[in-house]
Amino acid sequence: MSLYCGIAFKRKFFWCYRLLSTYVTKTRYLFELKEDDDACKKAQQTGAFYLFHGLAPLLQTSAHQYMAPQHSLLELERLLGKFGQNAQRIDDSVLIGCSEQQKAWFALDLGLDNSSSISASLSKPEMETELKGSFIELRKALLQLNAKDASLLSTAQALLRWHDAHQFCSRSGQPTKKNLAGSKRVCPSNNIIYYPQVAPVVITLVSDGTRCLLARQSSFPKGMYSALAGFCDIGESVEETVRREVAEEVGLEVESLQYCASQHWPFPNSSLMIAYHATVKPGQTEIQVNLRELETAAWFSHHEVATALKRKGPYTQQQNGTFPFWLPPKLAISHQLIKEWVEKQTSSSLPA
Ligand SMILES: NC(=O)C1=CN([C@@H]2O[C@H](COP(=O)(O)OP(=O)(O)OC[C@H]3O[C@@H](n4cnc5c(N)ncnc54)[C@H](O)[C@@H]3O)[C@@H](O)[C@H]2O)C=CC1
Ligand SMILES: [Mg+2]
Repeated sequence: MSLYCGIAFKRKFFWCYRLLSTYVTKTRYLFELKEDDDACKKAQQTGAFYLFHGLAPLLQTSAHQYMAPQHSLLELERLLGKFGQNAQRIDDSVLIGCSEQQKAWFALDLGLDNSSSISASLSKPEMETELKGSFIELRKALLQLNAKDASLLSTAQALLRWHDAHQFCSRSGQPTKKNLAGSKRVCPSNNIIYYPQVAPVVITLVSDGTRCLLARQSSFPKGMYSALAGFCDIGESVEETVRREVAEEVGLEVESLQYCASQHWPFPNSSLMIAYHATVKPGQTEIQVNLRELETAAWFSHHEVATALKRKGPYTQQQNGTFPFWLPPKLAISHQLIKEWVEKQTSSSLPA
């Protein structure tokens, strides 16, 4: 092999190696399963299924934590058989990811009535006894799940909910048909393709340099405050949404903004939360709360926020009838936004 060929070979080998990294292989595999029903059907044979009932995941308790059990295709077929159901119902499942070893993960809801007659709702108590677990509302269980299960079940619930709500074509009124992976639905009469919807939402932590602005909606748990949030309007950039939401909800004008992070949020529907830090001019900080959107909003000092971040639940009513000031849990992106602000303030107040 000449020197040139040797170098070329090494380069080629390097690029092959790079292309075949676990992450790339995994994403290509998932892409194939979404595009090819036969490949997806094959993946079900060796895959694992997470079960839901009426959009509530099946969970088991272990050491004060919830864990989501997986079932093989064989176990699922046996279970459906025991309840007099056709195994064809498994085709209602949706693909939600795969392991590093390319074991595909699916989610199936046994409690939703599908437009097809094979999918009648199965009795929840009987299923729970058989499966040695409980179907628990995801919102209530989320904080007691590990990060991987929380993310997987959130994706699964969002996808299952979307399929449940989009069984008919909005143009023809005909039933739509899902592909096996559940990444789309097609209307057989006009070939319109429907893809799962995600609503972009901005969440903004406003600061005046020393304090940050937190607000409450009347629907929040008692005592909890969070950053300002709002759905993007059609035609807006996310930066425009930040400026509009801050003006709309608290009557302030944003001077500068900085992107922080993003997060999928499954409640009440699927949102993509896009988080920003924003500043207002120090002299223009008078809040005018829009009471149609918020219950209240106020400025909080670094000390108040840092103390609240350390506070651990449960948040019980105090003797004077009020609830302590507390912040969204770690899992919510608003927590990350607030924590980042506290850390920045702490480091900027340290002597150089
Ligand atoms: N993960 C987190 O840390 C947090 C998440 N959130 C989420 O952010 C979302 C938006 O916050 P809000 O203050 O409620 O938004 P918002 O300030 O835009 O007000 C909600 C109103 O916007 C309208 N709206 C416009 N487009 C909508 C759409 N696609 N879906 C539903 N309503 C739409 C409706 O009239 C609704 O009543 C909420 O769903 C909430 O769950 C809110 C705070 C923290
Ligand atoms: Mg809002």
